[in-house]
Amino acid sequence: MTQPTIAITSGEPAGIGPDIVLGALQASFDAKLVVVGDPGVFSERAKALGIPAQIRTLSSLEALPPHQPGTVQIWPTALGETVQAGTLNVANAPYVLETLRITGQGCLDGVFDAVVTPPVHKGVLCETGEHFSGHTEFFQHLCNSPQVVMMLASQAMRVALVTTHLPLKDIAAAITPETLKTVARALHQDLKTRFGCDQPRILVCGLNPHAGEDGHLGREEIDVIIPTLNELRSEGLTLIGPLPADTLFQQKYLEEADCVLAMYHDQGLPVLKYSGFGNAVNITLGLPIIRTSVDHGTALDLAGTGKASDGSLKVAIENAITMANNAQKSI
Ligand SMILES: NC(=O)c1ccc[n+]([C@@H]2O[C@H](COP(=O)([O-])OP(=O)(O)OC[C@H]3O[C@@H](n4cnc5c(N)ncnc54)[C@H](O)[C@@H]3O)[C@@H](O)[C@H]2O)c1
Ligand SMILES: N[C@H](C(=O)O)[C@H](O)COP(=O)(O)O
Repeated sequence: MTQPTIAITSGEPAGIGPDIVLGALQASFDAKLVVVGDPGVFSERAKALGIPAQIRTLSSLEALPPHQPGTVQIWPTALGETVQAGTLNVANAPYVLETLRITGQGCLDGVFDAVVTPPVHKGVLCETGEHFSGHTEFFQHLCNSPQVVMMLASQAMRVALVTTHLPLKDIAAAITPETLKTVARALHQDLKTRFGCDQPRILVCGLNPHAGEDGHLGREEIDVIIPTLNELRSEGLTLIGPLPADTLFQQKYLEEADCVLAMYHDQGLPVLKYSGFGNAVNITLGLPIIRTSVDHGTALDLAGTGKASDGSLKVAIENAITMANNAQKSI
């Protein structure tokens, strides 16, 4: 089997993206790794952090050597303005978006086998006038994918979301039978093909407190969720629930399931992050490409201090390598 080529974006350059890339690439990985970003950002940050990185600017993506610990191979992309660690600068937002376009398109074109994304700052990207709610939606648009699913995985659990980055006030209306069906089918399919679950068992959260308390605390379970889950069961999906989300995250339920399906971002992710912050991976399902990411944000307060953990990035790179190898085996 040939080693996969994994692209790693630079993330928000004023955040901890460069720090964790430099830290993580001190480790060994069984892959060819290409960082897409500005070489100057990485050499400056390596100097500030005292990391002995060998920065190598690439002029071609052909005949890449396997990753060597401590070496950072960079496919250069020009920054807007000089970076000050910890201070956002909208002039560098187009650079961040460009690294996503290059890597996403590179995966679609077969130049890269997967893309791993350190964190970006959604707010500063939106200041360019382009609405950016997340990598998940960015890659969905780039790949023209009808439905994507955000899934985070730690040692303890996998949590997928029906809705991604939506204001809370819009969530109930977004949970339609159609959305629930396409998300559940995409999750079922990817749990089988990408994660080796022969008959995936999915634990489904209700939307309302106590899963609606028989309609007294909200009707979405009765009107939408229960009938849709029954329809999906008749297609052969194994779905448990809807269960009240406050008590679903306990061992007796989790150990019988391959994944939790939460209705919205802050219903599922706080539990996962509480149990495994810094060591979990964010995986976008439903794309024609492989994309993984970290479980944390830009942590502007830690950029350039040496205090940021690179644990989640290492897990994200390992997962991307495993998924790329599995994809190669299935051809
Ligand atoms: N994958 C991504 O691109 C991604 C993921 C989450 C959040 N974000 C974005 O990041 C920005 C900042 O978000 P936030 O402040 O809510 O969350 P954050 O994760 O940046 O910070 C939350 C807290 O966790 C700490 N922290 C974060 N990462 C850490 C690490 N690797 N090691 C040690 N401590 C760490 C920070 O110091 C802070 O105290 C927002 O724009 C958000 O949208 C991006
Ligand atoms: N929802 C993610 C989290 O909380 O970790 C984060 O916002 C990143 O999302 P994207 O992968 O879509 O950027």
